[in-house]
Amino acid sequence: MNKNILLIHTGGTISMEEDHETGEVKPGETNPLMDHLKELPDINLITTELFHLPSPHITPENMLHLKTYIEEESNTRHIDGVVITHGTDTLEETAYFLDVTLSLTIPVVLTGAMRSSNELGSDGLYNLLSAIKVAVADHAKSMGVLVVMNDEVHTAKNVTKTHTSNIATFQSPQYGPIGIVNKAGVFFHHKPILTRALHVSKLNKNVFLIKAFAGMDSSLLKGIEQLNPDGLVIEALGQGNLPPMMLPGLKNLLDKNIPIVVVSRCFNGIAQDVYGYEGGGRQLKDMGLIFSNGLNGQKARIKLMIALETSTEREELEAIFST
Ligand SMILES: NC(=O)C[C@H](N)C(=O)O
Repeated sequence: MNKNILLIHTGGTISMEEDHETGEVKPGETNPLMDHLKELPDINLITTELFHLPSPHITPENMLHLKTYIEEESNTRHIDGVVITHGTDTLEETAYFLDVTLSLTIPVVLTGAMRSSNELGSDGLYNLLSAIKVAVADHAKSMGVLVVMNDEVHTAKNVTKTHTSNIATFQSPQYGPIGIVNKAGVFFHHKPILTRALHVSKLNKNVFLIKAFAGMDSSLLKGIEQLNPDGLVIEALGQGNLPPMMLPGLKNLLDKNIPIVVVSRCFNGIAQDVYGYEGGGRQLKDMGLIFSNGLNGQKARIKLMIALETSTEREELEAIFST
């Protein structure tokens, strides 16, 4: 029996064209991907263009709309897998949002391209075909949301964009890809640890993300306090430490019950409360900052936005960030 694959285009370079005279790459009136892949053996593609946006234009509202659309479609007809094309700049945020909020067992796969559709060596159509191969694979079920690019399969939780232009840009710093796609098929070499989906029906919380630097003081924190934040994520130094001059600003935010999540600005590893000096992770944890389990800043921000729709209690937020 043919497999039904829901193919959702949202935009990105994979849907753009290069102007060969000016070198500019941008979305055109129509999406060139809509003309491709009209027929594939043994597959019914149910294609829709939900957005036609460069991914820096994608908002949390767009992510929520995409999630709702996938749920509605999979509730009203038989779908064997979902493929989403997306710009690469914020692809990991949308992928992670879906991973945290969807509770589907069918494969949900995001892909994109680093070279637009009419460029020499364009990787879009190839990545799209690889993503469809994963979406139809029975053994890709119950793997959480996946990202397929450049012959590799990554988990939404670990994958991140690491290079501005290279087609091998998507990497999973913590554990590497979980599988590969090649001419012979789709092969997994480890299984992700899945967590229960978090419920979300709106996404309105005002959550900021800042990066720590040597000599940082409380001035940015004071500025954030003026903006009525619901939460803050800080990409801290090393294992999760901050310059001591930030402590008064952190205390003010905590006194106002603004949750603060600590991740590391390091590319790899987990933030933890190891250091006992002033501004060290141990002191930050004792003050009430929440340590996240290996997420990067942009994903921790998405998770905090989702979590805050359910609870503002520190213990509950801590439990959510420990998984
Ligand atoms: N390669 C890409 O898709 C990058 C593009 N700026 C986007 O995210 O829409």
